[in-house]
Amino acid sequence: MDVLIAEDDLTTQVILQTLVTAWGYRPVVTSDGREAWEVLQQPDAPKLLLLDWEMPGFSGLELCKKLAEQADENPPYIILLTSHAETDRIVEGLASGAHDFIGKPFDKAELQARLSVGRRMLEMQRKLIDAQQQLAYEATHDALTHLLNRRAVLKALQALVSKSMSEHSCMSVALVDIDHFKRINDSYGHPMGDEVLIRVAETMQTCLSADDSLGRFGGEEFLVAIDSDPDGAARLMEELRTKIAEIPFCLADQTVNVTVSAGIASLSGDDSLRLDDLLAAADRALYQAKADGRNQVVLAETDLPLL
Ligand SMILES: Nc1nc2c(ncn2[C@@H]2O[C@H](COP(=O)(O)OP(=O)(O)OP(=O)(O)O)[C@@H](O)[C@H]2O)c(=O)[nH]1
Repeated sequence: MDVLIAEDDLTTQVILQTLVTAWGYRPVVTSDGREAWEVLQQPDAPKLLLLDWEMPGFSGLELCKKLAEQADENPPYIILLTSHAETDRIVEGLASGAHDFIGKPFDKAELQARLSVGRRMLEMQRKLIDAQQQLAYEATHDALTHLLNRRAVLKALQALVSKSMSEHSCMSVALVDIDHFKRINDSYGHPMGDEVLIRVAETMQTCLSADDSLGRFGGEEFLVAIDSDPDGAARLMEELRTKIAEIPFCLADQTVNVTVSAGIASLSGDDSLRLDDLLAAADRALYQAKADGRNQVVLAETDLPLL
């Protein structure tokens, strides 16, 4: 683990550097507060900090305050070093964002122990952040296809509708459904059906741009929020439909031919439309695509009910 040493006294600096190296840390040494601040702005900056209170540039206390203002979700662990370790100073340091304090001249064993506490706290903080990120991912993604789940893709769709209204631009939504998916399950088994869902999701993803959002809307149905007018959305969905129909899905030594049907509804920036109405229009277009023989894209009629 990297340890930032910010210390202007050369002798103390060398002692600290030698000690932390002997204890298995990688020292990053700076001689004033401003240099330390610059190091701390780097993407992989050290998280365990030994800051001298009295330094040119920024003092250790000023650095604590500046770091607290940054409100980093993974903040560094700060140990302040000072030759004036009176209670009111300790209180001021801790109140400014320091986590620990050590008086100079320091006891080596005590410093090593305090660094160990810092390392443990940082490891705990990392685990907590990782767990939070994992939970956030699971709450917004479908476990099978790893696409956005229904709630998350609807949120993305709502955001695109709001953007379209505020910018008076066009947007579209497509509902894409795998044709005769029940037959695939019945003929090849449920695990193969799952594999088809994953492959269709992957293929769809390759056709879309970063401005579009793709999610699993239900069993074998997907929703695409498309930052484009009806013509652009229809071209995109046609490309996607053709790609899926043309690629033979080779799964477990078997070739499965898969096709999809899609229904598209669009919003021109001047419409004032409820999300439910837009989705209902896309669903009607999808129903039409199924009724007309499947493996096709249908654009909804534009006479959508207004608010
Ligand atoms: N393998 C697998 N099957 C699923 C999953 N979710 C839903 N299904 C199946 O998807 C099938 C959907 O069948 P239907 O709604 O009848 O539609 P379809 O057979 O695709 O027919 P059309 O949509 O009319 O072309 C059902 O058999 C569901 O059990 C899943 O996560 N994995």
